[in-house]
Amino acid sequence: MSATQEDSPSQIPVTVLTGYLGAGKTTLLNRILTEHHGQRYAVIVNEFGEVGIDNDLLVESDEEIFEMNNGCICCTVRGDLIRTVQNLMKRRGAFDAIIVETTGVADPAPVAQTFFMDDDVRAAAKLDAVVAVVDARHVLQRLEDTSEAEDQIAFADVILVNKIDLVTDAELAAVEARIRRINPYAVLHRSERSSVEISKVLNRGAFDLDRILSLDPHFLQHGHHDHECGPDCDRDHDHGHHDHTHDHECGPDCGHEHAHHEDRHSVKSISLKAGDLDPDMFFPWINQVTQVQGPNILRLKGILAFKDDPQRYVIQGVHMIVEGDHQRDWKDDEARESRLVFIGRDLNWDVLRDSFNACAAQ
Ligand SMILES: Nc1nc2c(ncn2[C@@H]2O[C@H](COP(=O)(O)OP(=O)(O)OP(=O)(O)O)[C@@H](O)[C@H]2O)c(=O)[nH]1
Repeated sequence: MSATQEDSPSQIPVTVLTGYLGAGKTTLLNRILTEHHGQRYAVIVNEFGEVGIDNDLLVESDEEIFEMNNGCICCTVRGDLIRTVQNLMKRRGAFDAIIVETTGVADPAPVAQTFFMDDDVRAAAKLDAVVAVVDARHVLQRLEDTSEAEDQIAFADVILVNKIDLVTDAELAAVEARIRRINPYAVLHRSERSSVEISKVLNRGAFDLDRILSLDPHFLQHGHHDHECGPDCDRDHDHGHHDHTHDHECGPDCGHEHAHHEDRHSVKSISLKAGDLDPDMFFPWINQVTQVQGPNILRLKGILAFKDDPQRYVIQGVHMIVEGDHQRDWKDDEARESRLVFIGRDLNWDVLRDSFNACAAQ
């Protein structure tokens, strides 16, 4: 069966925000949430990694944030996405638009497809645009070693070529030429710290179903992007990021495009937790870890409590580039807990965990 999206002025525009791990999606979202644009957004955030950190990295704002952390939005939590959108629809008038931030390893196609395939959602919401944030410094490397980065670019209507401060003009030209080869149709904007006029990314009316159908002729077929696999399905069902097996119901003719997910299976996340940390132990440790294991660290992020420090410290990194800063005071009703997530390949988890624990304040 196929379906098309009817145009109706009452449909709420939905922006799907995509982009590989650490590209600058949350930075963009924070801009949207802090800028005075007169619009009210409902934001749906899906993150990769067990310890919810992304929500803590979002600025405090009046907008409503819905976290979806029980799996990857493009695989296991599409039902949650439909339910969340349906619940939002019951409160129409409370907001003007919806933004869905996907995990850095999500395939945007099934997320976008949700807005066409579910009848209730389709009647109430309209996909406005798929916006991809691209890390100009690391994207060429990502295009070599993952399939997701390419899917995200191919699928986008608007592409933010971000982190231009970290590349030379020649490197930037090479990145843009590569993006253009993958997707000649998207509107490209350059940005530093995802700084772009909000009107260039939201309310674009840019989603082009015809173009998506030419990329993916089965886009509007039910189940095409669902992972209901059969006994012959040779897909590795360990998603890695949760270290558990998902409950897929596979059919004998499982013929889904598993290539979208190959990369994800080799990408794992580790979540570390501790109480107060000793900064004199932690900083040399994290410097050493990122210098030695940086090539394999796709992303790190953490909220840290340092001994005798009244403020929360946020640390973030992509490969060897790490930055950190105080965020705000710990609240009285908040447990002082340090949480750190690494997402990467071939990381020695036991060593990481033990050496992190050794940074605990005495
Ligand atoms: N130098 C530089 N750093 C940037 C820029 N944009 C974002 N960053 C930093 O890159 C890191 C990742 O940014 P985020 O906005 O959290 O990236 P993300 O895409 O939301 O990351 P995930 O949700 O983990 O996939 C943070 O430390 C940002 O401060 C930029 O233009 N230049």
